[in-house]
Amino acid sequence: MAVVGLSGRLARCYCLRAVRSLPVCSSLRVPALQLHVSKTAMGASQKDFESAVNQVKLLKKDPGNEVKLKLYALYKQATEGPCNTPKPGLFDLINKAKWDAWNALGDLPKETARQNYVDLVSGLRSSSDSSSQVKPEADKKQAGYETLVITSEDHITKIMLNRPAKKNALNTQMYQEIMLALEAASKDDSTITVFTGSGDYYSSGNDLTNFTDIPPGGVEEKAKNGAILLRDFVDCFIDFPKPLVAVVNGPAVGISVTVLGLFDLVYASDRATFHTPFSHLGQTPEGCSSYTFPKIMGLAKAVEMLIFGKKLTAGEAYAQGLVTEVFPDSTFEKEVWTRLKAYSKLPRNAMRISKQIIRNHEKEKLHAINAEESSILQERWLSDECVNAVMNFLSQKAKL
Ligand SMILES: CCCCCCCCCC/C=C/CC(=O)SCCNC(=O)CCNC(=O)[C@H](O)C(C)(C)COP(=O)(O)OP(=O)(O)OC[C@H]1O[C@@H](n2cnc3c(N)ncnc32)[C@H](O)[C@@H]1OP(=O)(O)O
Repeated sequence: MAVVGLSGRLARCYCLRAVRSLPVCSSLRVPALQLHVSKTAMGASQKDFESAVNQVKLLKKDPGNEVKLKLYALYKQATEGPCNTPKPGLFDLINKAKWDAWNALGDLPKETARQNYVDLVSGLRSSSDSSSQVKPEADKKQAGYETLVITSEDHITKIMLNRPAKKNALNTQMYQEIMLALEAASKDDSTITVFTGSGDYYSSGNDLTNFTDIPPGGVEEKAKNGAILLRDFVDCFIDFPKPLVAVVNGPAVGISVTVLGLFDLVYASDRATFHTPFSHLGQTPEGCSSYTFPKIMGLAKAVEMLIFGKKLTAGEAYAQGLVTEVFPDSTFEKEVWTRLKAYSKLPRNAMRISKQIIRNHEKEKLHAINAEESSILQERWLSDECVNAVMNFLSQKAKL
């Protein structure tokens, strides 16, 4: 690969467009955990649990004795298992209340107790945060994001890509914000998480101006950082613990299509299209699509999309298993949200654990595939083929 000879031209191309304690009453205080066990297949990890134990100490509002007893009981069950101490005497009121609460959990498995503890703390945190912020009830939009609009309602966290004037192309800020949003959604009290786009597009994929703005380390450093960003971004989808839904409101291109293979439901308007023009751009598949697409639609159809860049209609994507269901555009939003609101009322833990059972077998493999795809792209981005394609788009000579 003629990296050295290319550098000057790459730099020119890439610069074509400048971018841009529980105040728990002491008798109920929960001791700090010393254990360090790795993530289990079921429910919250030990790390999530330890973090929840710490968060309890930081609650701004006293949650009341009933909740404190629940926390105590779940903590004991999660760390020691079923109640194993003699029942305190009748007049030892506090210790008897604690014992009763623990004993009432019976044979509840440790993992479930740990998960319930984490969920309870997460609920306490959000209600304590929202009451201390005194936000108007109608204002459900989360602050702090510039490229996304995030709302939480009806146990659904909705992440809306919000650069409609750029067809929701993913610039580096949007990649970063999506990672933060997924991290937050994985811990909030929603049952499902939904992605959608604002305006007429779902997303036009990677923002090609990401190829501009070369750092002092040159294009090689740019490509290296791009590969790290891509790998981290896709890893967040591989690891996302709750049901993840795509509401594909319009055309989808590139990486916004490939990661759909990592979603649990894909609902599409009949106006949506699915396009992965990697060869046209001198690039190669990402988002684990080199593995998920052949698995979902069979090798022949995956090759048509990923190598030859065949654009699928929503109906074709449905026939090939990439899309769960297609809705007429005129009733799309209404039908989809009615469906999702009903799903969001299903028990949170059951859905989360089912997802883990379904997806866990492949996680390690997907991480390895993601790493490989990202490292191949790191080289591709320095190739003549890719540079010319990006240059053509940026100089407005070519569109898809
Ligand atoms: C060294 C590299 C480091 C990079 C780090 C990246 C890390 C992750 C990379 C992951 C890789 C992913 C691969 C992909 O996603 S491949 C797909 C890339 N997408 C495209 O090629 C789409 C390009 N866009 C188009 O062809 C057309 O815009 C369109 C989507 C067909 C729509 O055409 P239409 O005529 O309807 O609309 P406009 O072209 O007028 O668009 C309106 C404005 O939006 C801007 N736009 C649209 N899409 C993109 C895009 N992907 N990147 C940048 N800008 C985009 C378009 O330029 C218009 O802007 P303007 O109004 O200012 O002119």
